[in-house]
Amino acid sequence: MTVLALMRHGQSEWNLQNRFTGWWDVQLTEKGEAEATRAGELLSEAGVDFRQCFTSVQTRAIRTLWLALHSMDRCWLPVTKDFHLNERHYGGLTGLDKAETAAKHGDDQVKIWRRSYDIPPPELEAGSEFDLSKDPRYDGIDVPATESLKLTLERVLPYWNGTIAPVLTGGTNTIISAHGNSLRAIVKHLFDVSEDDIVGVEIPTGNPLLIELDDALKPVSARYLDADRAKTLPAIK
Ligand SMILES: O=C(O)[C@H](O)COP(=O)(O)O
Repeated sequence: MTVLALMRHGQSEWNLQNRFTGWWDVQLTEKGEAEATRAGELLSEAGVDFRQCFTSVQTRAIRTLWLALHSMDRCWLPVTKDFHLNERHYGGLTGLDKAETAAKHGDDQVKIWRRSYDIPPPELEAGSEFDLSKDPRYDGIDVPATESLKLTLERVLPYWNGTIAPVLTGGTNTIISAHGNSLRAIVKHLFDVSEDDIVGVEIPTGNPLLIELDDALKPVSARYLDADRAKTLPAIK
């Protein structure tokens, strides 16, 4: 049995301000830092011998991992950073206030943009202040103009299959520090969640989801380590 911990970053500045973030790089709040430190304590208490970590190239996920590893006294663990684990790109919604956007376009439309499987938000306009195509961390990478969850999964899955799955299959207990929607994509794949049911799956900040995987990388158990802040998990098939 191999153990995988999926950890969404702690609260970010734009989570607090209720703004669409996506690929935009924002910092953790003090509360987010505390969540990350607590996540590390919970991972330690779980008593799992973690040996490998993966994260995105976004500061909030990287720092969450650093803070968690620090409180686990495991700063020495290898960490691989890759843009395939980035948050889904929120396109033209990036930077907008979620409540103001709902007031303007209606709750139903915003829910479709946020949670539908295959309807992406409007594209980010060329020359937008949130255009990241010149950011050095994305040298040689085709930065998307928007992403649905489906497109996010199509980005994450080759990385999962090519890089993460072989590590897990080799029996290495692994932590992935990433984002609400890149983790929803992984959960959809691992738990074989339908396109309809993934709409209702939410991932809380800074609350590690501990999953035991069999040799075929099918979940045999799953639980949030902070039970008081747990969200409903998809059924194990
Ligand atoms: O990118 C964002 O705004 C958040 O990380 C996730 O937002 P959501 O819950 O609106 O998809």
